[in-house]
Amino acid sequence: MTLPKTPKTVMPNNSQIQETASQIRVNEISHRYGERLALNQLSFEVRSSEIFGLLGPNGGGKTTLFRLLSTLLPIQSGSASIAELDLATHARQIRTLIGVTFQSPSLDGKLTVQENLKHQAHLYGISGALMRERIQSALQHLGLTDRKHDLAESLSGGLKRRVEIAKGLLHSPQVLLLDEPSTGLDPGARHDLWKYLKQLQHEESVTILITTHLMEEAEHCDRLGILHQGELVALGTPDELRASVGGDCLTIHSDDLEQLSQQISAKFGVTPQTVNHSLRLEHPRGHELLKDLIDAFPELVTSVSLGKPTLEDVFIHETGHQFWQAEELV
Ligand SMILES: Nc1ncnc2c1ncn2[C@@H]1O[C@H](COP(=O)(O)OP(=O)(O)OP(=O)(O)O)[C@@H](O)[C@H]1O
Repeated sequence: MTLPKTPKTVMPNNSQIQETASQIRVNEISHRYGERLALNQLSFEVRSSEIFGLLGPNGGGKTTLFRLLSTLLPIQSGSASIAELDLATHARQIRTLIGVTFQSPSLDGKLTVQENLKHQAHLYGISGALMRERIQSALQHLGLTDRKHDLAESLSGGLKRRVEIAKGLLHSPQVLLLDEPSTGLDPGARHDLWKYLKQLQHEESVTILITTHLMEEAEHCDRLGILHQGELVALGTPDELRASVGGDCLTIHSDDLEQLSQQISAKFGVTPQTVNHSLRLEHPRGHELLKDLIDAFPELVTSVSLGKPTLEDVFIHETGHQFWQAEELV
């Protein structure tokens, strides 16, 4: 029997220990495609009005989890709920509460932007003045007003993405699920999207779950779950996750990594990780160790870089792989 996996959670400080209702609960969810285990006993909660990010390399299992939560895949093992409604028994009700933007395109290219939005509104039973108001608001917030009469097929990838997001917002969902929302958006459009998401969070108390493989996007989230090969390996705010790394990060290059690694272990009692043709060390006083390394092994060390931990470092710390390397492993 395998025990449920518990992600490493950084302890919250006192200001964070408060009663906050959870809008999304995932409890020991596993999912298989035939022999392949895509999700392995995942558990986490997303609090009300929180922006929660699932960060992971491609193939980590984000889309599978997303498809489960958006009621497109049946739950095989474990349980999950949205707004206290069980996904296994209340899928129909849950669909009215959630807005979903998938990675795969869903626009009708032969219809205009506005027509695409109208059809979406009708699917949710929205019409008349309310529909016009919602469409106008979505167009405005996503910078699409000038393009509303253009055919969807004539839009750039980034603009199509924005229309997809607008579709997901028309019925004023309580919970928004966005799968890789920034894919295809230029930096300006990304900035505007995030401004809008924060506005939805603060002014309309919308709970937002996004999946992303972009570190800079993950930085905008209130909390993050790091997903690697179907397992949640860490959970916390971006600051908490970075603080969990334990000091500065040193990346050391050498023509003979193996020998240098052995010598560092013997002399300093620390074992470097070998990551992408370099050695990696975490140390509370990195600047001192950097100097000591160069003094001790002038022939072996070709370069050393020192930095405060980033989310990429958190990923390496937890998995032993760089983010893009993990994508190649899938
Ligand atoms: N329909 C499917 N049949 C078989 N295997 C699948 C299927 N969908 C996903 N997988 C496998 O399950 C694992 C998780 O895939 P998933 O798409 O959930 O990851 P992801 O993190 O969302 O990646 P991406 O961003 O590339 O979609 C991968 O190993 C993938 O190959």
